[in-house]
Amino acid sequence: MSEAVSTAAKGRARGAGRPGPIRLLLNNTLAASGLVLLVLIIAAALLAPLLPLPDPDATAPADRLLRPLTEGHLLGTDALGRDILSRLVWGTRVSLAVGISATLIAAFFGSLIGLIAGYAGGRVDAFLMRGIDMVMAFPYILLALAIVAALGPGLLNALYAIAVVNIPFFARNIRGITIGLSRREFVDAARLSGKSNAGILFGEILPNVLPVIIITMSTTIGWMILETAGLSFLGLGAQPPQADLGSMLGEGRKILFTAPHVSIIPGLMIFALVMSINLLGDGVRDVLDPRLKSGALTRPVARTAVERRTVPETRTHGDSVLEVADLNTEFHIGGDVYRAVGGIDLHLKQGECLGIVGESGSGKSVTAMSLMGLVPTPPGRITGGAAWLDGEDLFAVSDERIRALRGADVTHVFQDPLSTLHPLFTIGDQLTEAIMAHRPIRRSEADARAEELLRLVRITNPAERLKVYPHELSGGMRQRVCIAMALANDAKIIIADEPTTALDVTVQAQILSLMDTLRRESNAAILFITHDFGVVSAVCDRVAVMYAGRIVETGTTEEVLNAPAHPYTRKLIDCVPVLGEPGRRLDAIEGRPPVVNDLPPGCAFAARCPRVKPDCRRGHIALSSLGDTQAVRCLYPLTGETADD
Ligand SMILES: Nc1ncnc2c1ncn2[C@@H]1O[C@H](COP(=O)(O)OP(=O)(O)OP(=O)(O)O)[C@@H](O)[C@H]1O
Ligand code: NI
Repeated sequence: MSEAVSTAAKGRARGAGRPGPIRLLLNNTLAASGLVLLVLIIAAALLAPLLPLPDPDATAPADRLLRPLTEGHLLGTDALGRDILSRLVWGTRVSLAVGISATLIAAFFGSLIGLIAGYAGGRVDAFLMRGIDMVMAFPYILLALAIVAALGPGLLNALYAIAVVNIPFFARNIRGITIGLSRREFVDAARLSGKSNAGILFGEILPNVLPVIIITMSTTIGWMILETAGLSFLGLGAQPPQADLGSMLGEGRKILFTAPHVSIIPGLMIFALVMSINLLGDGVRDVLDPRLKSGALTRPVARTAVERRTVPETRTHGDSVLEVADLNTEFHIGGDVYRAVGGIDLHLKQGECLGIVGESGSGKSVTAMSLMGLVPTPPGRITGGAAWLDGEDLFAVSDERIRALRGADVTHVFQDPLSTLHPLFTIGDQLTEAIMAHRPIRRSEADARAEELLRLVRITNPAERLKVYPHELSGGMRQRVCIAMALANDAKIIIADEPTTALDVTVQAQILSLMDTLRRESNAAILFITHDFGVVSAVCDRVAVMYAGRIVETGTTEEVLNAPAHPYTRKLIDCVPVLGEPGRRLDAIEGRPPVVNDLPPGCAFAARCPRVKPDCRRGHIALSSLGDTQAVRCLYPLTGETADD
C-alpha cells in the first residue's frame, strides 16, 4: 500500500463524519464519569464564595469535633470547631489551583527544554538532559522537601517545588517526540525554504507536539495535586489557618481514632478528585492519540474482519490455485462507507502471472491485502465474496490457518524493501527466521537453505552476503533479498505490490526478468500489482485493469495491449513511453478518479471518458466477453478501427 493511499484515506477521514473529539470522549463511559465528577467538584470550588457556607476559618471551641450530619454542620466540625464542609470546599479550591498552576509551569518549562534539546541535539541536548537526569536521580519527594526547606514552608513554595520535580516528565517525553519529528521530511522542507530555527521549532514542530503535551498534562495533574497534598500533610504547604486538602488531612491525623471523620472526609475528596482527573486524562489521551484516530478507540486486529453479506458457493475455475469471486472490501470511517473493492473476480493458475493495473487508489493493494486478511480492521472489513486457495476459502478458515499460510503459501513482495527488512538484523538472520518460522528444521539446515535462496535470486557471493545488513546493499539487491524471502517456503502465490516502482529502469528490468525466470522455475503464481503497462508487458501472462474498485477490462496481456477495449485501458497504455517513438503522444489522463464512498451510477469512468454517452451514466454495467479470454465493462468498447482515435 502506498503513501498516496494513506494520505488519501486520512484526508477523507477528516472530511467524513468521524465523531468529534467530544463525542468520542463521552462514548468512553469511564472518562465521561470522570468528567462529570470533576465538573461537579470544580463547580463547587469555583462557586465557593457564593455558596451559603460559614467562614472556613471561624473557630468555635464550643462546637469541637461535631459528628457529620449535625444540625448546621453537614459534615461536622474539626478540632477547632470549624465547619468541615466549608473547609473542604475552600480547601479543594486551593488544591485545584495549586495543582493546575504547578502543571502549567512544569508543562511550559519541561516542554521548552524538551523541544530545544530534541531539536538542537548534540551538546545542547547532552547538557540539558544531564541536568534533567540529575533532577530525576533524586528521590522525588526528597527533592520537593529540599526545595521547600530552602525556600521556606508555604503554599507558593510548595507549588514551585512540585512544578520543578515534574519538569523532567515533560522534558523527556517531548524531547523524544521532537527528535523523531525533527528528522522528518516536512522539517527538512521547511529548512530548505529558509525558515529560521525558531520558526521551525514553534511553527512546524510545536503544533505536532502539542497533543502530547496535553496528554502528559492530563495524566500528571492528578499526581501533582496528590504531591501538593503530601507536602501540606507534612506541614510544608498550606499554613494555618488556610486549608487545603493535604493540610486538613494532616490536622485530622492526630485525632484519627477519636474523630475519624476529620481526616476521612478530605481523604475521600482527594481520592475523588485525583480519580476523576486520571479517568478523564486517560480518556483525553485516547482521543488525542493520533494512532487511535481512524478506528475510534479500538486497535486494529490481527486479521481483517469478515462480515460477508454474500458468499459465492461454487468455483468456476476448478484448475486455479487462487480464485477470487465477487470480493468486496469496505472501509467504514465515521458514517461513510468507502467501497475500495466492489466485486472483483480473479483466477490464477500455477506458474501464471496476473497483472493488476490501475491508477493510484483504484483498489489494487486492498484487493491483494484482503486475501490474507491484511487490511486493517477498523476501518476495513470484507463484506462479500470468497477467495479460494486450492479450494480452501481463505475468508472462512481459522486465524491459526491464516497465520500458517502467511509467509509460506502466500507471500508478499512490497515496493520498499528497506521498510520490509529489519535494519538491525543481517540478511542471513532474516532469511533463516523466515524459513524456521514455518518449518521445524535445524539452524544449520536453515542457513544452508538461506544461502541457496540467495543463489536462486542471482546474488553473487551468497555466503558473504548472508552476513551483511540491509543498508549495505543496493536497492536492487535488497529487492532480490525480499524476493528470496518470498520464495523461502515454496510459496504457491507471490503477491508483488509494485516491487520495482522504487528502482531505476535498468535495475527494474533485471528484477522483472528475475521474477519471470523464478516463477517458471518454482511454479509459483504471481499476482503482480503495478500502475505501469510497460511492466505488465514484461512479465504478465494476463492482466486485469482496475478502476474505482472494479475490474473494467481483463484478458491476456497480448490482447489487452494490442486491442484495448475500454477507453480507460487505452489511456493507461498511452501513458507508457516507448523507446524509439519520441513523437508518440504521451497523455496523462485528465480528471481524477471518483471517491469510492460516493460512486456515480453506471460507469465510474464516465466523467473522464471521451466516448461517454448518456446511457453510460445509468444502471449497472456488466463485464461482457469479447472472445474467449478478453472481457470489458463498457457499453461502447473500442474496436480495432477506432482504437487509434
Ligand atoms: N487503511 C485504510 N483506511 C481507509 N481507507 C483506505 C485504507 N487503505 C486504503 N484505503 C482506500 O482504499 C482505496 C483503494 O486503495 P488501494 O491501496 O487499494 O489503492 P492502490 O490501487 O493500491 O493505489 P496505489 O497505486 O496508490 O498503491 C483508496 O481510496 C484508499 O483511500
Ligand atoms: Ni497500493
